[in-house]
Amino acid sequence: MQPFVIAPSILSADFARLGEEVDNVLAAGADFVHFDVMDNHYVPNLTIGPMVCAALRKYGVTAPIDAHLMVSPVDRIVGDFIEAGATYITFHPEASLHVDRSLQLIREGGCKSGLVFNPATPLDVLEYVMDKVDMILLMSVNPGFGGQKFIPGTLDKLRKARALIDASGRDIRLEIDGGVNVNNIREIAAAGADTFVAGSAIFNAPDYKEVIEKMRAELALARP
Ligand SMILES: O=C(CO)[C@H](O)[C@H](O)COP(=O)(O)O
Ligand SMILES: [Fe+2]
Repeated sequence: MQPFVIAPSILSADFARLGEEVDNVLAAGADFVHFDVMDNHYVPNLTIGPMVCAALRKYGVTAPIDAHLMVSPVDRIVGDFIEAGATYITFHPEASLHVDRSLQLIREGGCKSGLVFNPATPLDVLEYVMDKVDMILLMSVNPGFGGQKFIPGTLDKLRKARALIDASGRDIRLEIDGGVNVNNIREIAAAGADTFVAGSAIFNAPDYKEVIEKMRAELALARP
């Protein structure tokens, strides 16, 4: 299993001070920057795009940027995120007409690729593209908004995804996104996740370092 990674979702950051917020959360011990891209079409909300990703790189952010695309269509924006300096580019299979091609585009651009599964979306498609994904992201809320409650049924789905990854013998990250906090992160890790997105739990806290340290302490208990 891969080392644990904490990926704060900047969806809950103060957008007016985004560079500073990203600096602060990385200084507080975060590993990745989770970058939620919403198009008011695939999901009922509108956020940030490749220009903001490029601006963060220009500002000096060197940490991996984990671009979670909640957009449809997918392919036409993938190239822009490659250019903008994204590290991971993940998308929802139902948002792409040609899932295999979208995954190829991401890897051909030198980025790591991933598929995102909504709470009620089955994992079936993975059977055909396991060799083309670097990350599997399970949504533990319905996509579109931060600050929602973790859907408990996701724990079983995590166990299924973990079994698929282990059986494949491949180096694939298993990421969880939605409603992750200090109180549930240990259970989520025990179910097989190794990469944890947390937006409101980190950015709504007065001390980012304290929350991230508490999360790491819980993770250490999940995998002693
Ligand atoms: O993809 C997302 C929503 O679609 C966000 O990454 C997610 O909701 C994180 O926010 P929180 O930790 O507050 O649930
Ligand atoms: Fe996300």
